Amino acid sequence: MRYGDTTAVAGLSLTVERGTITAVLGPNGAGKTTTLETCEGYRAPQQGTVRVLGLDPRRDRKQLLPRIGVMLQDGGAWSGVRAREMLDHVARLHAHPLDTDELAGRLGLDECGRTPYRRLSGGQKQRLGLAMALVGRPELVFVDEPTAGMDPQARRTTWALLEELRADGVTVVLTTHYMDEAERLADRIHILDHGRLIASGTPLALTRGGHVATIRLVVSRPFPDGAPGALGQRLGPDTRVTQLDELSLMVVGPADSTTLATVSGWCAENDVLPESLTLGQRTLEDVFLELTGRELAP
Ligand SMILES: Nc1ncnc2c1ncn2[C@@H]1O[C@H](COP(=O)(O)OP(=O)(O)OP(=O)(O)O)[C@@H](O)[C@H]1O
Repeated sequence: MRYGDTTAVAGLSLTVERGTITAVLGPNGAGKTTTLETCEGYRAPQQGTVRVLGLDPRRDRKQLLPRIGVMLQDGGAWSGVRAREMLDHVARLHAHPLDTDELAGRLGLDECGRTPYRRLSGGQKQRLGLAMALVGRPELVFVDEPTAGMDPQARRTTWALLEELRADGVTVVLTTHYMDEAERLADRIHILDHGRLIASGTPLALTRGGHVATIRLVVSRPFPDGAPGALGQRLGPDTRVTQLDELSLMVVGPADSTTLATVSGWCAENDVLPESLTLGQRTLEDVFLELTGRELAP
């Protein structure tokens, strides 16, 4: 997918299994929204093929639309409409809608049912957008950054709702740049960066990485020059050392006591005073850092 000279998504190949939650994870501008909008039929790819529920999202739009739910990043409601009016309007467009009283209550929309769309808070707009996506009992829902701008309580409600949908056999595809959201919800995660797929897998497979562990070393005064390189040489070729800032570095390597002992021995020999030395499983953040050399968090 290109916008003029900008290539937003290139060479992306992924399949989503029915009845699962799939997260498309990536930093701002990675191409997540473009990917979703292409699957929803709002954008035509210059190259490649997209099939959703076996249909072509553009050519077969009429058949596809009643079967999918779409939660857009910018809401998709007009500014003067009241929240409940909008939800009831969308419900009437479907053959077998959910009970809107129940859905609005579940998503905490009762308190703002009479509020015009433009006056809703960011979190309320998100919740209304989600309700609009779900009201038609879709087989597949696309949700773009579902919990952006929500408070912790609303986030948990949204997660529970998405998990219930999966339990009912609905397929959920969501974009997010929150790693905890992807890790908590998704059966499968696809990590995008600069429009390319850089990793795919279950949360466990992505973070476990075989017998690989992460050691984080935080020190109380800046490392000596060339410290990461010297430590990397001591640890050998199976281990990668990345300096995170002047007071911390990350070692990714075999999850054994030798690696930990080598790091602490190297500190003693080089007069480096550890403030903390922790061994842990990799997080998705670590995975992204290893793959790109950058932090995922915006
Ligand atoms: N309509 C457009 N015209 C031109 N460039 C665009 C357009 N929409 C997106 N882009 C560019 O395409 C790239 C991918 O954007 P996209 O919105 O798909 O990313 P994203 O991962 O969803 O980002 P975010 O998390 O910020 O929503 C970016 O470089 C963006 O600037």
